[in-house]
Amino acid sequence: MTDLESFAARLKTLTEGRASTPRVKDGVMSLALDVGGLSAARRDAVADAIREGALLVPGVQDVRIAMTTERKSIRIIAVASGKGGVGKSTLSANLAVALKRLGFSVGIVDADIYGPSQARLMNSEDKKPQAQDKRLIPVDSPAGIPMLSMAHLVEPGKALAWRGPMAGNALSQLIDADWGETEILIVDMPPGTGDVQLSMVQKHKPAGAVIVSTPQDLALIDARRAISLFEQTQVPIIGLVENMAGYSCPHCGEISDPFGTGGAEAAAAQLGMAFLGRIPLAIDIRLKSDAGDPPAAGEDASGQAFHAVADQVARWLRS
Ligand SMILES: Nc1ncnc2c1ncn2[C@@H]1O[C@H](COP(=O)(O)OP(=O)(O)OP(=O)(O)O)[C@@H](O)[C@H]1O
Repeated sequence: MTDLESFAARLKTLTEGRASTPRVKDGVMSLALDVGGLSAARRDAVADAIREGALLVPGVQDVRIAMTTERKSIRIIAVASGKGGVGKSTLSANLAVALKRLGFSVGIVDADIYGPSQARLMNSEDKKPQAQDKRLIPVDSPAGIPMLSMAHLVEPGKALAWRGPMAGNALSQLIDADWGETEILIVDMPPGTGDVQLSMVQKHKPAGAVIVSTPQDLALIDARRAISLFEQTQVPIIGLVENMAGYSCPHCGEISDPFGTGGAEAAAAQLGMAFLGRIPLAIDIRLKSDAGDPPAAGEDASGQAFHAVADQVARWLRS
């Protein structure tokens, strides 16, 4: 191996495969470095290490590093439930906020064409997306998360009359928008397991799915249907989240379990999937969500349970 070849081999480890093969001409080494997703400090540290190593290669007097941000393909996480009203949209919004805090670049698509709620949850109801080269440009939200929902595109209630294929096309436009540097797209799925859900999963191939259920037996039976939709389409299930578990009385502090307890964890174990955590039924969660201020964005106790779920999802994403 020449000195240049051995430097090129070392470069792979040094940059985790982000550098092109180095070329040397007239004493100048040139290479391209993909810095997409790196912090400024990490980018500078990698570039310094490359320079230092390159100048040790005989004949190299100067180093030119062209920094690029190669677009990584976006990973979709579908958040789904077998039935409506179990808190799927609430979990999607807070999961996005919590993953962003963990350093991921996250976006949200509200795929609930018939009853979109993300614009309210993320306080972006007054935003209207622009289009460029026939692709939508996501709107920003106060939590710093780019997002798209039918609520940004149509008058409230208008989408209700759409038939399956029309709804499916509209959803594809949201998912195929210009998401820029976004790495993780949280897709808040419509409740249930109908045609729109199936064609979304087949067409956009989520990297994984998070299933939300309340602890009631009936909700869990429905959750199993959602799980089977993903299994049939070979989408890995990241795990199950139990929402609205254990109610803490704001007056006396006593914990009661209006929908039972432990059902989702037992169901996850039975189905051989990860249990991602339990979100309590808390007035604070509802009030903040309705006010467009996702609990996970603050430091209050109501956000903690969402952070615990996000930690597990982050571990799955990194594994
Ligand atoms: N853990 C919780 N504690 C208190 N209220 C909650 C909790 N989770 C959700 N809610 C409230 O329950 C209602 C339904 O939640 P959400 O809209 O997230 O459900 P969903 O499953 O997305 O419903 P759908 O998709 O059928 O519209 C909302 O008012 C929300 O604020």
